[in-house]
Amino acid sequence: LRDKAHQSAPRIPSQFSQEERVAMKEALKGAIQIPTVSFSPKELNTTALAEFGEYIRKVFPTVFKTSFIRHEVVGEYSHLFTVHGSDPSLQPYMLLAHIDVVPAPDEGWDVPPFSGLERDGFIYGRGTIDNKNSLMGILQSLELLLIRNYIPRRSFFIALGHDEEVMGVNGAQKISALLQARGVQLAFIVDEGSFIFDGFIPGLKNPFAMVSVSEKGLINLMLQVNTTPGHSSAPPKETSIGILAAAVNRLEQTPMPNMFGDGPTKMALQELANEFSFPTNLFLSNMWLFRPLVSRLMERNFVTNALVRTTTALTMFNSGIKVNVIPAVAQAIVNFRIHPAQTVQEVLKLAKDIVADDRVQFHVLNAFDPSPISPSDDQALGYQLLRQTIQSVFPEINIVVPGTCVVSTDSKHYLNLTTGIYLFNPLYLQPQSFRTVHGINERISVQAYERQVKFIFEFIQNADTDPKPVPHLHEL
Ligand SMILES: CCCCCCCC/C=C\CCCCCCCC(=O)N[C@@H](CCCCN)C(=O)O
Ligand SMILES: [Zn+2]
Ligand SMILES: [Zn+2]
Repeated sequence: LRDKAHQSAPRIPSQFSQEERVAMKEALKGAIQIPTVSFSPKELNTTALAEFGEYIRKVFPTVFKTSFIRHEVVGEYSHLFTVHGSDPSLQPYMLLAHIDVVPAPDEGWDVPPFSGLERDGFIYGRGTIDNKNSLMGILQSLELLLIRNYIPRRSFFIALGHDEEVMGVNGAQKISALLQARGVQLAFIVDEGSFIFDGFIPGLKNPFAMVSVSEKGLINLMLQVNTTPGHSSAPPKETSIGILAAAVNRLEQTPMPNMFGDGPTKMALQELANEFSFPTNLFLSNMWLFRPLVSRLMERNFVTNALVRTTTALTMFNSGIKVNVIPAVAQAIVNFRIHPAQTVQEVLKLAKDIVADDRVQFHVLNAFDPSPISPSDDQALGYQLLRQTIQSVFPEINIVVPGTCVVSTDSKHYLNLTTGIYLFNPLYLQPQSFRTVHGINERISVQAYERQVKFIFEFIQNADTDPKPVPHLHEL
């Protein structure tokens, strides 16, 4: 890629009029106002999902009427756009985003979560970071490009899933099957899942962009204990609740092994070494000697801890029907996020050994192995295009590193179509904003959203050319 001449298609500048800037933020607010909430795989707000389909037709009319764009509805509420490029020799790529959001009860919010209200330069609401910003940003950028008579050279797909928050079985999984049946193979995919991280790593002075090249796996495991029910006035020595509580306590108190090794996290830390002061910079630059120490340091902070091991989170616990009845059944859900160096089967075996009690039944509700590590070398088209676009749109960011995504995304359903899956949302994320995702007062600044649109607008054009060679850290 480095040595090829860059094809120089006329470049459309990423500058937007005042009128366009107002229209783009109003379009995002309108999207937030449609409560496309997923409660469970069988409980989706289908009225809102249908309304959302109408909404995007209304606000992005050029996308829907352009002759070289094919639009299809898949699985009733998901959307697939095929944007035909002029050069069929270039392998297509795909941009992903999701329509659905997690529930948001009104309590605690400064403004109602589905109001899309603007306060002090921020648009508030469920989905402003996860993930209507990406969805609206992709369609908005394409609309603006088309209005400027853009014709892509490289074909691309846009896949908008409607049930990502509840596993993506009817959305992403069906789109993936459809594309596979058509024989589509993709150069790469870009989805949500990673950011420009700011303030997450103690001792790191500057923000850095992390493009995740692997996604942790997951297991939702139900533990169940059945005992004989009875009167609480003469209780047995152990109850279903007591047995289960002890089991989940053992899981919580026994962390899965630290798997810090040679993967993307080590590469990222080495590239970040010079951003730390002494002695951390020394430890990170000499991993051959200090790896055991670095792996222990990573465990100290709950975010960096999530990067070095399979995490164990107790998320649900149910039992009991009345104050004076010993319950027959107790159930708990444990949510594991599997480190890329482990598998579902290995984690289940470890969990069984930790619980070490045959009275506790294991039921796997759903599970995914971690995704394979996508390439991030000089020849990795998707990674290098992201890197190039980050350096253009966020020139203040000096470092782009490959990483591991600790959350689960729809991209896991597309492993059959590509070996290059890259997770990056072109936004700054601070720990306080991370807490708003699935939490309260989720919000995006108008300026950040405009930058997101600019990023995608440039990215789509960059994908028509060979990426510019990017200097490595030591060359900067
Ligand atoms: C070195 C810095 C590392 C920083 C790590 C910070 C962690 C924050 C990373 C991303 C947070 C924002 C994530 C936005 C996307 C969220 C995707 C999501 O919610 N996925 C769900 C899917 C559920 C699937 C069905 N159960 C999830 O993971 O639970
Ligand atoms: Zn999401
Ligand atoms: Zn989410």
